[in-house]
Amino acid sequence: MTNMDNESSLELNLVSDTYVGAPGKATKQGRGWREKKKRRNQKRTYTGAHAHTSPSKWRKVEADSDDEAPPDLLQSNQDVKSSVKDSKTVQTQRTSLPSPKSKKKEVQLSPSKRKEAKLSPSKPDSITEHGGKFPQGKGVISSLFRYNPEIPVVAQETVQENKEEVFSAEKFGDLNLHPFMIKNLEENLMVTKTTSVQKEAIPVLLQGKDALVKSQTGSGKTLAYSIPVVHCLQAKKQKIQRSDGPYAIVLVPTRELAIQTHDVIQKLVKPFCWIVPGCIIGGERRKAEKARLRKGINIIVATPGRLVDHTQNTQSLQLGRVEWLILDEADRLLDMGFEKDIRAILSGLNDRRGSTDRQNVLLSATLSEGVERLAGMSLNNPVKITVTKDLPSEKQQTNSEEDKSAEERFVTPAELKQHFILVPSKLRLVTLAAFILWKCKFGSHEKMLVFLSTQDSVDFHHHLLKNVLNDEDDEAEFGGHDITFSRLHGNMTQQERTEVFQQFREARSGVLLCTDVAARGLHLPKVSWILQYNTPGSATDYIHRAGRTARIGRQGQALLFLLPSEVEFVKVLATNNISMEEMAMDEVLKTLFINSKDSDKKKTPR
Ligand SMILES: Nc1ncnc2c1ncn2[C@@H]1O[C@H](COP(=O)(O)OP(=O)(O)OP(=O)(O)O)[C@@H](O)[C@H]1O
Repeated sequence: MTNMDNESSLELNLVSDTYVGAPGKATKQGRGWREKKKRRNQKRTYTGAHAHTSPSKWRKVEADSDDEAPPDLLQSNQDVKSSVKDSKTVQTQRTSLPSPKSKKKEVQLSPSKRKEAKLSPSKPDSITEHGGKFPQGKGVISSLFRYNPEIPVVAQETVQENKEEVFSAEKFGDLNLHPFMIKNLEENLMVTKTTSVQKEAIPVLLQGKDALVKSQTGSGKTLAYSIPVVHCLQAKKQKIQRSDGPYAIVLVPTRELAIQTHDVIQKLVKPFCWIVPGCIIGGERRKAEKARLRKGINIIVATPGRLVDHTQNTQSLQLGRVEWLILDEADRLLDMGFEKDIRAILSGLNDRRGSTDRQNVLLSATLSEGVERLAGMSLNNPVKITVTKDLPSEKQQTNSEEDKSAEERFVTPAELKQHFILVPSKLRLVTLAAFILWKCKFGSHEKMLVFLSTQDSVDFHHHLLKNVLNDEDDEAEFGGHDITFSRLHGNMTQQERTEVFQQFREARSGVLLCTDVAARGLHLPKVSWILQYNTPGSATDYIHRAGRTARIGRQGQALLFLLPSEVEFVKVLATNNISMEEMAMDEVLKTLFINSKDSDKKKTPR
């Protein structure tokens, strides 16, 4: 199911990814459907719509699909393409009437058929609003727009949101750090003012205490622990040697986060070039990692599984000097089943040095029950650090039970605008396509992350959207520019993953389709939209996904796709203090009726 190299596999993926339950239905309906489809294709040929715009590759998909896929699926696949095209055709009518050629297209959407389409039960004329005149006549309406379930009206509740101030008034210069550290922060990392969590955490860690740190996504937690680590290591009376091996271990749940964290630490040690950081992650060649460990790494940034592997099989890795253990994205480390590996690392460290002779830090934007357990296992009398706005400051560093509620609160960045959209399953794909066209092709060229539930789904949507939305013929006719689509999931080679991650990090625009492998910790600058095409498993997952935008005080927006049957999830989020506005599906679909060459942006919903 992961092989997406040819078009027939595209069909195959459609079958299993989109409508898992369909095959049975297909067998029953099989022949009747083929007949119907034949008639439908004939109709389309008469209208001339596809003859005008369908590229040959799409026709091939249609042809393949006749033999392979169940009816609903084929229709869905075909309809995405045809609805995008039909809608563009509508635009052509507006701009080129009354040429004979366009007259042929005019029969695409007759008013009577449009009524049937029920694109919006409340606004039956919404197509006309954007499509211009539609002369009377025969027409074919994509069945996508017919017989969809009513979209429930969602009563908007008032939600008491928790907010954290991102920045504090304090500067790094006020924190008693080495002058070279401050200069480096200002000149190379371009940071002067501390964030609230940095202001709280850095002094605590410089005092040698353990800490449990919770603060919102994109609030600078990486520097909050890595500055004290580097500061303490550079301050050692006896200058540390590379050959000493690790003094600090940072454990993170994903390889991309390890690479990103390693990059930050590498910048931090620039003035202290005798301190050597290194990245140990799965997917890299073990031999090369062994060689680097043999040479010596003072700050190891690692994923737990691979580090355990080296502790057992790489003799040169000695843990006797480890003074720091950092568990970043602690709850995710547990979710991903790393508890056993973390226990193994902890017991390895305790055997060599005892548990009190080491500073331990646990960090996350959300803390779960499991994290409490992990904290009990790894932290000694920790200071709990939260920076939620409405807490009195004296309560922000405490070990008391009262503070528990503060730790458990969900906080989203103040600059994050959150939306949900209710879309029936038949219209999900076309709505996604319309949204991407709107934001990335015809509107401003935004940078967007789309979260999907499985690796196969990422592959499928990547293949489909890349081909359908970047059609050269369409671009010549309707304008717009190529959208760069990339994909990221755990079943890609490490080399591919790293390349995609680095490229997307640098990119100014584009769409990254990904699984939750990109949900935690990653800082991808300039991302302005986060789409969640499938409901996240929990409010926690929602927060981390949405937190890939609106970072460090910047603006960002998140959109959650929900089926009408999933509308209760809005309430679940509301009970977790997450407030969202509804975005109307019609508003997104209208994008398909706007021709970029008109640059009629006023009509594009904002
Ligand atoms: N004091 C600061 N001033 C300006 N930018 C900062 C500051 N501290 C960190 N940053 C930048 O903010 C971005 C986000 O930081 P970071 O990735 O550490 O956030 P985080 O809190 O770990 O987020 P998440 O919970 O999603 O992992 C980084 O690009 C970092 O360089």
